[in-house]
Order: sequence, then structure tokens, then C-alpha cells
Amino acid sequence: MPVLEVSNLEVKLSPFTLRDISFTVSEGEFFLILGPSGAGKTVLLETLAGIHYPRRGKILLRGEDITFVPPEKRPIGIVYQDYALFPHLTVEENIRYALRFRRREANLSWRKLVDFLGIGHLLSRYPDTLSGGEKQRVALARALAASPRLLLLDEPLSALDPNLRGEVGGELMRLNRELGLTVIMVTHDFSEVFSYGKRVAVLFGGRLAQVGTPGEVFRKPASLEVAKFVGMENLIPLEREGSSWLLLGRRVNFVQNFPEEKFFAGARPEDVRVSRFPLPFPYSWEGEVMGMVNTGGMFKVEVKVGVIKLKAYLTGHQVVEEGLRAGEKVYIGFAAEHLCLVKA
Ligand SMILES: Nc1ncnc2c1ncn2[C@@H]1O[C@H](COP(=O)(O)OP(=O)(O)OP(=O)(O)O)[C@@H](O)[C@H]1O
Repeated sequence: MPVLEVSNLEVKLSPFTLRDISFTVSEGEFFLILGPSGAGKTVLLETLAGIHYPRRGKILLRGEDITFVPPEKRPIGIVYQDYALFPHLTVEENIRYALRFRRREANLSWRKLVDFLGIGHLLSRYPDTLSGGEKQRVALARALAASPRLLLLDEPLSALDPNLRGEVGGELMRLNRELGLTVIMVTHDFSEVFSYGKRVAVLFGGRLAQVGTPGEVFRKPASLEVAKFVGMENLIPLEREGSSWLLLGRRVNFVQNFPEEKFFAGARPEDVRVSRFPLPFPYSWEGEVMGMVNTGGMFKVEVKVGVIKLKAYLTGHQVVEEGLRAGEKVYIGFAAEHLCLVKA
């Protein structure tokens, strides 16, 4: 049985509405919610936590209907982006405050909780004397002290510096793995999707646009808006020729069953190759290098093919090896397995 089953949820917070939200999360899963700013990610988390009640739909936690159960009676912990610690309470008092709501046997003793998060030396301090990473750990301890069955995290890593981000992220994985705790985490960061999530839900304008593995969402986006959002920078309209579909003059076989639809061919720039020599791919063209930008580690190379600009990410090594320069005639292309079809 899934830990969480959300069906047909509708939440209205004038003027914003979260609509038709249905998904399930399994026991022990690390589930991510991704979407542009204002998509409703926080509203969704807050609805799961009981801060907003839906107009329609149901939330089941281990089969029990908790749709209208007040927040303090739900075995769900939430950690906010700004940690929301009580400034007038010490770290210890902040954490103990959460114990008031504990209904179940603790899955971590006080000592273990404090050791697990390495915050023993901070117990008598006040929140405004703590660093971002320390505050984050205290907020986690407070959420875990109530022994939640489900932990909700709203962009927990976004306020941390890059080194700390990896460290705290590792701790979240450890919580998930070692305590078997089910986690739902909101993020903006694509690298976090691949590092932490087994499945990811993409929210757009209050609706779920796609739920799938990171590989599915990033390589087989369900719509044009998801494709653009997840960085599928090459999106080329297919052209009809008799009973065939053409991608910049190359025949694409597997869309014949949808004669009336309008399609885009998508390819991620990191799957696209550029070379001064012909490429062994069914989708490859001759073009001219328009420009190259160092994006910090990778070079984004733009190649003009007819009126279309294709983009590829290459390493500095590849750029040097191929002797790429603006104005150079090159071949650009990608393997058949890297082509995805996106409905317009
Ligand atoms: N309590 C509220 N009352 C009315 N509108 C709200 C309330 N909370 C959020 N909203 C609105 O709902 C929409 C979604 O907000 P939400 O905070 O869920 O977005 P988000 O996807 O988490 O964005 P971000 O990535 O910027 O944090 C926004 O337009 C916001 O202004």
C-alpha cells in the first residue's frame, strides 16, 4: 500500500488554484516536486501538511483519510525553506516543542536524534546565532522529533552554500535510507532531481504536468512546456511530407500513427555531438558554428542548420580536439535513441 495517496485534489487560494492533483508515494520513497516559481509547490506541500484544506479530493496516509485532519494531528513533518524556528526559544526548546504533538513511539530517541544530526553542541544556543546549515539541521530535528511517517521539505538546500548543500543533502539521503523515512522534497535544482529523487512530479500553473522517474521527465517530457522547463533546448517542429514526417529533411519513422498531431522533435544539448567529420547518426546535418559560450565546465555550441539553430554541450577538451571556431563548417547530430517526440 502506498504511504500517501492523493486523488483529484483541488485547493483554491484566491486567485490561485491547485487542480486535479493525483499521485501516490510509496513507503521509503524520496519523491521530488519540481516546477517554476509560483507553480504551487509550496501550496501542495502545505495542503499535505494540513495548512490548507482542499475544496475537492482526498489525501490518504497509509489508507487513512486525513484530508481534514488538523496539522498537529497529522503524523507529517514539514521543514520550510526559511526553517521557521522560534527565535525566542533555544535549539533544545525548539526541538522539544515538537514533542508536544508526538502521538507515536519515537523512531529516534532524543539522544540518537541529536547525535544523528550532530547538533549536541548547539542545544543551548538561540536560532539567530546559528549558521544556515546549523539552522537547517535544527529544523530537521524539530520535524523528526514528532516521529513523522512522512517528511515534507520545501527547498531545504536552496539557502545553503554549494559545499554545505552536498553535505546536508547527503544527510537527507541518510535519513531516508537509514530510518526508512518517506520524503517529499520541493526543489528548483535539476541536479538535486538526479541526485536524490527516484520519482519526480512536475507542477505547472497549479496542475501536475508529469510524474515519472528523472530520466523520463528529462528525456521524455510529456509536453512542450515540460520539455522547455527541463532544458530540452533543441525543439524542432516536424514537417509533413506525404505519409512521412521529416526532421530537417531526415525521415522520422515512428510518428506515422498520429497523422493529425503536430509534433516537435526534442534532443537534449548534452546528447548532441558536433564534429568536423560526418557523424554516424540517422539525425545529422551539416551546419555552421555560430558561437560558443563557456557555461562553467561545459561549452554551449550553437550550430546553424538552414534557418534552425541547434545547441550542443561539449567539454573544453572536445572543443579543442575538434578545433571548433565560429564560422567553421561542421556536422551536428544525435543518435536515434536521443530523439524524443513532444506534442505541440
Ligand atoms: N495563503 C495564500 N493565499 C493566497 N495565495 C497564495 C497563498 N499562498 C500562496 N499563494 C499563491 O499561490 C501561488 C503558488 O504559490 P507557491 O508558494 O505554492 O509557489 P511555488 O511553486 O512554491 O513557488 P516558489 O518556487 O517561488 O516557491 C502563488 O501565486 C502565490 O502567490
